[in-house]
Amino acid sequence: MGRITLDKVQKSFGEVEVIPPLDLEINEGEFVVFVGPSGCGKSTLLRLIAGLEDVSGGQIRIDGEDATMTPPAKRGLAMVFQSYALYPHMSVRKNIAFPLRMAGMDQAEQERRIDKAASILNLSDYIDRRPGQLSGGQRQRVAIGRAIVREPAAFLFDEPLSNLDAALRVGMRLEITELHERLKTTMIYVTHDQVEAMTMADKIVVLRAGHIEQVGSPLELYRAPKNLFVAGFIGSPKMNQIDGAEAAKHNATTIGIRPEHIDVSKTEGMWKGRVGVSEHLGSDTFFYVHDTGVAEDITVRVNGEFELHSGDDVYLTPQADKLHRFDASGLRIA
Ligand SMILES: Nc1ncnc2c1ncn2[C@@H]1O[C@H](COP(=O)(O)OP(=O)(O)OP(=O)(O)O)[C@@H](O)[C@H]1O
Repeated sequence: MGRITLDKVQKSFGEVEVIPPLDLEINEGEFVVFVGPSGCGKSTLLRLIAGLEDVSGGQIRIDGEDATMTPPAKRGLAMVFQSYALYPHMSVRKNIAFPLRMAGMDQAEQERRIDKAASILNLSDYIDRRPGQLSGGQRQRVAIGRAIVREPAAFLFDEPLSNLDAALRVGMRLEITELHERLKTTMIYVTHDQVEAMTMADKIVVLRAGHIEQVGSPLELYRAPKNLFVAGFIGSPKMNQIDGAEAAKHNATTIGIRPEHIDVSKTEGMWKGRVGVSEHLGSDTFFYVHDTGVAEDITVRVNGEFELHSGDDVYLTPQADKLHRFDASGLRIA
């Protein structure tokens, strides 16, 4: 249950094609994350799968069955939005029960499913409260509870955590990952957040202008980005990209080196530069190094104990086995 196949799925709004024909296979039980810049079509793709938008072409199959024209409620999928979409005048219990009541499920089965969802999500203590009496994180759990009770073939999440503050996001991120481990149900998750994508996904789909740039596990994308776009998009801070003579030494048009793969010394190294701004995160520090002669600015990530000050001379040496090479069209050279 929960295998979803997109076969040349295409979407236009009027004259504007936002998703050119696209193929994607989502396997049973997989946690798939859609990432990409704003406006690249992440939400549209999710809404096409949910049936909230009609496709302009192609086919969507759920567990092998053609679901392209199936209405949303009949697809067996449950969507969780960032806005929660809870009914303010109803208790948590009634909110969670809502889809089951709509489906005409018998009372005993409703109760069984609600109690199970409330216990999985630690909502039992709040079950008689109204949404207005809950925190943001608790409201999001109610929204997820409403999805769980439907026992869907797949959960579809559209930036579910973007309304929460940083600490709560981390907590809910873990809860959703645990939920996935427990239920082993297919999950498709749209996010802007690098960390969410890297930590939650079995498989990340990187989109640009409705095209899939690369599909792979978080570490595959990190270690072997297929092109400069993915190289720049996955990883934070961004991979340094260096063109010109320095790249030519490696028989490449562009070389890439991640900030954490550059050795930093006060006395010797390959590129000499001058420290500009630094950002101290405690465990790590990011330094932005100018005047290296190879690129305008090079970002390095070092252990938080390492001390350097703005204006200091510094020597940088990229770790040779961590260099990425790209050709003139931006494609990775093996
Ligand atoms: N109902 C609509 N009518 C016309 N254009 C739309 C409609 N919905 C989305 N679009 C356009 O389709 C493109 C993709 O939008 P979508 O919301 O899927 O992007 P996204 O990647 O989810 O963006 P964000 O990360 O900013 O939420 C955008 O250019 C958007 O303006």
